[in-house]
Amino acid sequence: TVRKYKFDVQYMYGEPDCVEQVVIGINGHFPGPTITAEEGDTLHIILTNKLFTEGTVLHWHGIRQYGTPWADGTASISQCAIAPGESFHYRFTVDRAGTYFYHGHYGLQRTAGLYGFLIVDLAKGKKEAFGYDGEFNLLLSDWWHKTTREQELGLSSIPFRWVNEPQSLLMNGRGQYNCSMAANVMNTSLPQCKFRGNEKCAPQIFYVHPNKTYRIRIASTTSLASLNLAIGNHKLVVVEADGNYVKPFTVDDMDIYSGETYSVLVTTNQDPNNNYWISIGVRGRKPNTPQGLTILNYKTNPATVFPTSPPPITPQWDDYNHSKTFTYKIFSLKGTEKPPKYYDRRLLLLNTQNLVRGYTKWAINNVSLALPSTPYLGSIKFNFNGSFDTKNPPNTFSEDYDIYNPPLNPNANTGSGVYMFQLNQVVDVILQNANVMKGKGSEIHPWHLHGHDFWVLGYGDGRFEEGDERKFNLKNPPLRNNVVVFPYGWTALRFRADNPGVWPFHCHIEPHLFMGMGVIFAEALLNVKRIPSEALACGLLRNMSITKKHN
Ligand SMILES: O=C1O[C@H]([C@@H](O)CO)C(O)=C1O
Repeated sequence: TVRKYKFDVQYMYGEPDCVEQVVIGINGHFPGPTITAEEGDTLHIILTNKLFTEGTVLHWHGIRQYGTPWADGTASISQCAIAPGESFHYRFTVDRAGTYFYHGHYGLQRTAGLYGFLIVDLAKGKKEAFGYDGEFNLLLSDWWHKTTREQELGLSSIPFRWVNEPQSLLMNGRGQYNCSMAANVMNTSLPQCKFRGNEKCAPQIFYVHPNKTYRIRIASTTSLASLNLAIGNHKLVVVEADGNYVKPFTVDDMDIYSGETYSVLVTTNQDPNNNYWISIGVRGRKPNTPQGLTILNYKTNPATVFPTSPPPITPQWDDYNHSKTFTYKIFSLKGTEKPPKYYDRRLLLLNTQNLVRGYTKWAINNVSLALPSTPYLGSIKFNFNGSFDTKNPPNTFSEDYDIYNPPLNPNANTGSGVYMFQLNQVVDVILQNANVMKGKGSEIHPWHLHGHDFWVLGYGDGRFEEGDERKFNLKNPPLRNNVVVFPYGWTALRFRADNPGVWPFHCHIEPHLFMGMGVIFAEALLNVKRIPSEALACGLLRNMSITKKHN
């Protein structure tokens, strides 16, 4: 089936956390409409840019875009940003059931609210690996009162101005600024939030019946925050991650990094005369944002009855052992494709915070990604040398780099070089985390790969050493498109370069990507056929649409 959507991307007034602000919405909605499709469907989304004076694109996060690399929705990579007033047709197949989302992939437009759910159901007649009685969707995000224009400027200024912590955490686009729904049952200096319930910013209540099992589909599109999710008194059974089944495991709470999706099963086996808190709190950075809260309402009660006990306590922000305990429990479900036994090519990617001509940046092996104005997909395919660095970026970093201390020389360069892979090459990437530029400290970075799933082969503390490879999990590593690298740690992943196209691999913290924290992979461009000329009609390729010679 072809499912057609018209998406008008526009600025609108909104009040995500009850404070009126300018948000980016779609067809008058924030968050954008939920797309639901069935495995094997073709989605046809006609995006019209109604932002007045800036370009836009939409990325379909977790959809691999086999055969349609021009529809990945990455500005300067897979396509030209869509000019104001213009429309772009995204046509692609959703080949695998799962929980996905879409979001802006240009500047900080995701931070400004450009996102929504994309749910792909199994084809009719197919059964899930687990049973449930009902399902609901939980889209997690963080929210700033400083406009994204100002955030972009601050990140691009000398002196550098960091975006700082968000004002609010949002669930399905709704949050509580400077107040707590649980003020009367917990120790907090925040005032009690007052909702009549019909406000646009009022928390969305989740209605359940006792003794049923619900599937909660979760996606985190946060700009910055790593989150911990818990439901008072209830266990969470994790069954899906990034569109792949995982070996089910049960937890009291879970960490969710930006870019990740999960399905969890919740059984409503608690006292039906109570309601329960659903809570999210900040992890991995010293929080300055109140817990986000809403209510799980057993329909045996009025929804207006607040839980009588305090909400779950978010683990201490720097309790990384708690995070690791959760992450290390994720394995693939039996029957999931296994990784190839050997790799053809290995990249060791060190992330560092640097200065580039005085500007604060993130760099990978000392190169901070600066996107060219002509999209890579066209410039590589048609050999438009001169629109990006043709010199190969470094495969590794210095043997004697001390990951525990700030760099002796904090200077790095910007670059737009590309890692080129042959079709079906098996690529290993070892992400190596290190100290930030100033003081002592290392931050969490959630990495996201476009166009592929990868197997997460292992994690470790400290510096990756040759022997660590022997500990790789080749038996049941989870298949994902996101993975976290813990402070001062490393993460190893493997994928097959089986998707002709150009694919970014980057930190999903949006300001970090903006500061250059990513790399570009290109695969078998000779096999890319029939790029719609509207995808590439800008920069050095602007005449493409006239000649159309390439098809
Ligand atoms: O990229 C970042 O910059 C700040 C800080 O390191 C410099 O102000 C921060 O916390 C980041 O994650």
